[in-house]
Amino acid sequence: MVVRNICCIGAGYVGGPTMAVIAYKCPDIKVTVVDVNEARIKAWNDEDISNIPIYEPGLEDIVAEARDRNLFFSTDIEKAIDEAEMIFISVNTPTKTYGLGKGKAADLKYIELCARQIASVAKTDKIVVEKSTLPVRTAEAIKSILDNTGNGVKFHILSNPEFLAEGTAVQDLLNPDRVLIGGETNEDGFVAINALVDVYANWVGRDKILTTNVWSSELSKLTANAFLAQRVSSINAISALCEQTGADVNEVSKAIGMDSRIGSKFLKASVGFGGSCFQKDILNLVYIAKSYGLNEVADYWEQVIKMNDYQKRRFASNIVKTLYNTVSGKKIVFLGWAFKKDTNDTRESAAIYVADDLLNEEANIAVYDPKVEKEIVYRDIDNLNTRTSELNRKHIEVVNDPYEACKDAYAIAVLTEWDEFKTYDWQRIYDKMKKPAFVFDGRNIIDGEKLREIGFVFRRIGN
Ligand SMILES: NC(=O)C1=CN([C@@H]2O[C@H](COP(=O)(O)OP(=O)(O)OC[C@H]3O[C@@H](n4cnc5c(N)ncnc54)[C@H](O)[C@@H]3O)[C@@H](O)[C@H]2O)C=CC1
Ligand SMILES: O=C(O)[C@H]1O[C@H](OP(=O)(O)OP(=O)(O)OC[C@H]2O[C@@H](n3ccc(=O)[nH]c3=O)[C@H](O)[C@@H]2O)[C@H](O)[C@@H](O)[C@@H]1O
Repeated sequence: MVVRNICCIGAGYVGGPTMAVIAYKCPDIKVTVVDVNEARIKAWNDEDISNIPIYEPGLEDIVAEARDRNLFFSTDIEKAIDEAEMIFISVNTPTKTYGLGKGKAADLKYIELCARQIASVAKTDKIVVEKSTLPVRTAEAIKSILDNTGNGVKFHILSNPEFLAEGTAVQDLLNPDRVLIGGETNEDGFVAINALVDVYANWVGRDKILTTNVWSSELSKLTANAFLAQRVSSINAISALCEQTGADVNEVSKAIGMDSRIGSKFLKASVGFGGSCFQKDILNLVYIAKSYGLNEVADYWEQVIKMNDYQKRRFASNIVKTLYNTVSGKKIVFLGWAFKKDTNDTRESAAIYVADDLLNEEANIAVYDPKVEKEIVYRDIDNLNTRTSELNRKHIEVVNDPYEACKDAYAIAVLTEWDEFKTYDWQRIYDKMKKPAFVFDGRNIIDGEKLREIGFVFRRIGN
């Protein structure tokens, strides 16, 4: 079967870039990305390409080339479903905030809505592809909804989890380590799997396209994120020990990373991992393990989250302790709010939690991030519901000029590893600050020796 028309439900961080690359690489396939969020679709269609809603290096060029050629963004979900042979579901699957599994299980209400909408609209056979990250065995639920509420047409469910990382999404999509496709192990299943394999084979080597059964594919996605996050928590645990013993976590990372069995990637100690997925997916894994009575398995993975929470709290409390046990009324500058560099995404960013702890200590915070808008900072901190929105606005200012931000500040905390922070005129910053002037590098990117020579009191993770 040759696919000529694809629809993707969900025009977010995954749906947008993923479909843009498919359209870019497969000019013969019409790709329509739909979303209920009108503002988001409007932004994807903005004539000024720099206004597309997601910042990712290289994405503007890809969208500019494919948009209105074979890539379309629309709010007409029914039409797109009706016309497509293959439908990707790429909607959000956040942690449940209510009811059974609250705080752990994935909330699948958006997935269910999509399945019901596909079932009600479809008049021809469809291949439905799970692109969202889902608990293992979700395909079963989707199939049940489709088969029981549909118009008698055939649905084939595939699992095709996405492994892109934000900030490098375009490169990850153009040159993936692997593409994973899970499907039913019967003749119809193989036809559906091959249809999707052929789409990716337009630019990905077939040796990198891995096909498995649906459950392995679903579980591999949660497992990959759990393993990646576990590495960060492992090195962050060691960073705390380094700070007590005179060992340097950068040296330890390098030393262990050169062991080819361990490998050097994902061993950067930090203020803690953020992003919309690591925590959500591990909590989901923990919930699934518990639901099968595998309590030891659940406890093992839960520790990754606990260590991450500890690392964020530890960073904030180190600031307070170093500033003579009080930050009340003191201005502290946050360099960075995004959860990592090269993205405007702030979901679960460590900066939010560090800010919350410091606000509890009555600090005043000035935030500078090159890509994050003011209202997003306030939304993030308000969402914690720790204090009123008025109080948050009173104690946090969001600024456009990092040098201005540092005027009369007692301390600077580096929360995101934006490259530009390394190139600042630190002497100029020092001259504007209260003395002693403190820098807390939560990302280990600043040249500490240079800063100490200028006169800063410099602290970093794991040293
Ligand atoms: N953000 C990332 O880097 C990665 C995310 N994932 C997974 O991909 C999925 C999507 O994540 P993001 O793109 O980050 O989420 P997102 O929140 O940026 O985008 C999801 C979009 O789906 C739309 N939506 C929700 N329900 C809808 C419905 N019934 N009909 C039409 N549109 C609907 C929302 O309006 C939103 O624009 C999640 O399961 C996530 O775990 C997987 C790999 C990477
Ligand atoms: O499912 C997802 O959403 C995605 O989650 C992660 O991607 P992402 O969260 O975008 O970014 P990462 O590069 O993994 O970084 C996650 C967090 O860990 C932190 N990190 C990463 C690496 C490291 O060595 N140290 C460290 O603190 C980052 O700063 C960031 O806060 C995975 O890397 C992707 O493969 C996956 O598709």
